[in-house]
Amino acid sequence: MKTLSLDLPAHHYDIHIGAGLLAQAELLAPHLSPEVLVVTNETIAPLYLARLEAALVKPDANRRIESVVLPDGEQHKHLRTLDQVFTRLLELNYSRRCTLLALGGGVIGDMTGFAAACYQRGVNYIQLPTTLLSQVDSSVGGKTGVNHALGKNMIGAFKQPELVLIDTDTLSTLPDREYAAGLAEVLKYGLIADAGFFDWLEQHWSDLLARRSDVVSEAIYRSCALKAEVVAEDETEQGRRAILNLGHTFGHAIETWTGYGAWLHGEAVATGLLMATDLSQRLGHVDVALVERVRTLLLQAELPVRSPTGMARDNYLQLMARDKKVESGVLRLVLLNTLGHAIVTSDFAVQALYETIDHFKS
Ligand SMILES: NC(=O)c1ccc[n+]([C@@H]2O[C@H](COP(=O)([O-])OP(=O)(O)OC[C@H]3O[C@@H](n4cnc5c(N)ncnc54)[C@H](O)[C@@H]3O)[C@@H](O)[C@H]2O)c1
Ligand SMILES: O=C(O)C(=O)C[C@@H](O)[C@H](O)[C@H](O)COP(=O)(O)O
Ligand SMILES: [Zn+2]
Repeated sequence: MKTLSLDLPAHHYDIHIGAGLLAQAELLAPHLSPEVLVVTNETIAPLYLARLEAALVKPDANRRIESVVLPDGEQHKHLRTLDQVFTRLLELNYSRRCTLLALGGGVIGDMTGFAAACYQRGVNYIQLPTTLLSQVDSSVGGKTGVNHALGKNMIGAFKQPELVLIDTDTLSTLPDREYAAGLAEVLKYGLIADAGFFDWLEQHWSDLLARRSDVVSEAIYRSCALKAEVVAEDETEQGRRAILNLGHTFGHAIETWTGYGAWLHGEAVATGLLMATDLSQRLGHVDVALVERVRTLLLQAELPVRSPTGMARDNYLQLMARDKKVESGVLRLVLLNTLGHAIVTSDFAVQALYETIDHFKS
């Protein structure tokens, strides 16, 4: 097991990464209250809920351990689904001292975190991420929330977990398409913050695609370390944290336009990363060779490298106008200055943005 810590001004938590951690009761026990609610979904419950519950009862047989099983899918990441969690908590008569456990991917993690931020104005929660994407990204950093038909992650809160427990064994049941989607966010870290990591990813890409466990664990560890470093510096995205949004202005527009779920988040981010790199190249920040390096890795992972069929420039522009990085009506984009260094800027030629969007039309 390897451990990272995320140190924030008013909070501190550990991120444990290793095989079989869901069964390690001693890691969870110090963070549990007498009232525990596991939030999971109908796909993950039959795979991992019993294993987790067995670990939870070990240290304290009197602890109340209940669960709520939500419908699966990005299209269910909205306020109505969240109501199921609140109803369950109230039916159980759980108090402010309860602990929520998010057992699942980013959708479960984001919803559980937001439920924890809201229930009785705030209770503790723990992230138990089971997808590659959630292990390298969404379980760390405390961004929680749900989608709205008019925009991605538009209703939410910053709420940090008490613990992130990454059991790499859970990846054994993850479908290839979901695994590849997680690789897009891994690639993001190299692009925005660590050129050496990007080079390492290129060298180990075939091992990653083959899911060689030591290489996958290393990629998870390095991704979490990079994310923790950025979040520690800027917990609530007043500045630098926005670099974690590379490719997301395009990607979120794709997810919203396609109605949430047709494209996985990581797939939309994959195309968005390439579009952001392409735009950075058109603006003269990076060379065309980098665009091709990114495209090659995405293609090898069978990730999409073009816009959804029929998505036009106006569709992008309308949705991007509602991006959370817009300030005083002005769109700010995350762009690459060079490999391993991202900037957040409104200083770009809009014609170059149009060219990028048009170039990716399919
Ligand atoms: N909060 C953040 O910082 C942050 C960061 C990145 C992404 N996100 C959000 O995360 C979401 C995407 O997360 P995701 O890619 O994990 O998608 P997801 O949560 O929808 O999970 C993907 C699919 O895999 C299934 N699954 C999960 N674990 C499994 C396992 N071990 N074996 C088999 N099947 C499994 C799920 O049931 C689901 O069908 C998006 O909503 C995105 O906006 C949030
Ligand atoms: O943690 C962050 O900050 C991120 O931006 C990570 C992203 O990968 C993630 O998709 C996040 O949910 C996007 O946040 P949003 O504020 O753009 O909705
Ligand atoms: Zn993301």
